[in-house]
Amino acid sequence: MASTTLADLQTPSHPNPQATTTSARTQLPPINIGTRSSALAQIQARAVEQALKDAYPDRTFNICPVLAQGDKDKVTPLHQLSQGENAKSLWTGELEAMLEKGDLDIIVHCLKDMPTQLPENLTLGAILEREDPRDALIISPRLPKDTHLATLPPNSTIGTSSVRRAAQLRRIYPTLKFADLRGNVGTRLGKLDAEDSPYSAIILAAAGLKRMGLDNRIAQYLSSSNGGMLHAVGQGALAIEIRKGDEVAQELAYKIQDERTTRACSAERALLRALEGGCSVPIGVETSWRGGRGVATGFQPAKEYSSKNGQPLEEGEPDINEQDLVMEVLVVSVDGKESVGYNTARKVRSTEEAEIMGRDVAGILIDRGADKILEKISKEKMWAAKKQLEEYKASK
Ligand SMILES: NCc1[nH]cc(CCC(=O)O)c1CC(=O)O
Repeated sequence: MASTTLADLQTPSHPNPQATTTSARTQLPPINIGTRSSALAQIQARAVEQALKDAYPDRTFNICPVLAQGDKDKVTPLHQLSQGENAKSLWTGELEAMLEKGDLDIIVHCLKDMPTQLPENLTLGAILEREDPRDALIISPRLPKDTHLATLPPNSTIGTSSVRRAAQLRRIYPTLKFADLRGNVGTRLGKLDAEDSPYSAIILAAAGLKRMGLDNRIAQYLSSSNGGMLHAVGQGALAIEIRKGDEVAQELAYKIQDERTTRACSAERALLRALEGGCSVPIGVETSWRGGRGVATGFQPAKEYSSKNGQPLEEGEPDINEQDLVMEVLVVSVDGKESVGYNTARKVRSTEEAEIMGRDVAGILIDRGADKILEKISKEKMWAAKKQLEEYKASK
């Protein structure tokens, strides 16, 4: 981790004319990179720092890990932590306050964890090349290594706190049971592996496991064609949040953004924004790029579809503007019994066109009855929240 101390900054530039790069470096103030403090978050922040260093060798960077409210308090019901007048997001609130004050210059987030509406004076500076966006099944060490969803013993308990993951799995594997599982990646794996663990398996994002070098634990990659599981909006992509109007930070961020991921995730987020009305929605998506000089469909390992700003296309790489953005969406009721899905593809020649595509898809899903599923879920959520709140008050 690189850090610039005050002493470095105060060192007078070297009289030796050959030391110009050093003196240029010390004259630019360091860029403070905010991140949550979990192991995964810090790995992600270091990857972004490295990309920025490669793009701007004359700049220095500081990584500033910050403990988020959601990381501190693991007891209070989640919905209650985010309650209140100016409810700041559980995972991003502290970091955003520091960014607004100027204590940070950029924040590295998992795009998946970012609300679709950001604070007024902050903005998404860039979305970076997507890692594998799929969910992954991790099996208990007590079960045979080749166990997958279809061969789990009936009535097995899956650890996940995600309504999206549970609802989609109930739809196809109605005998599975689900139990809450919170904590960062290491904690969740620890709870699965514990001697007295209630879980037969858990679901985690493949991206996080891959970044931590834990993908050897993955028993099955889940997708629409494998287990009928579509991932969360923005899953697998990192994002950089900056202050609106901060031209230095915007330039830094733009330099490392990935255009395909940006357009695909912008479509996904516009879809979610149009459907959510303030509460989280159990919606699964899959997006990919198709056509334009014969590129495969489906998830493409990042290298095969990378195209960074300002860099020429690699040989054989299709022009993004000649490709179709393919989008598959599924909204499922909590019990898995009702669902509305839609698949489509179109050319999107800008982020704005991608957002229009996302909103159009939301409209079609609503026409097909997704609104009824979502209304029911938001009612059930309110009842559950009320019940939890009463229990919480009674326990005090
Ligand atoms: N909800 C927490 C979270 N936010 C992002 C990731 C994974 C990494 C990513 O999607 O980029 C995870 C862990 C998980 O869902 O397993």
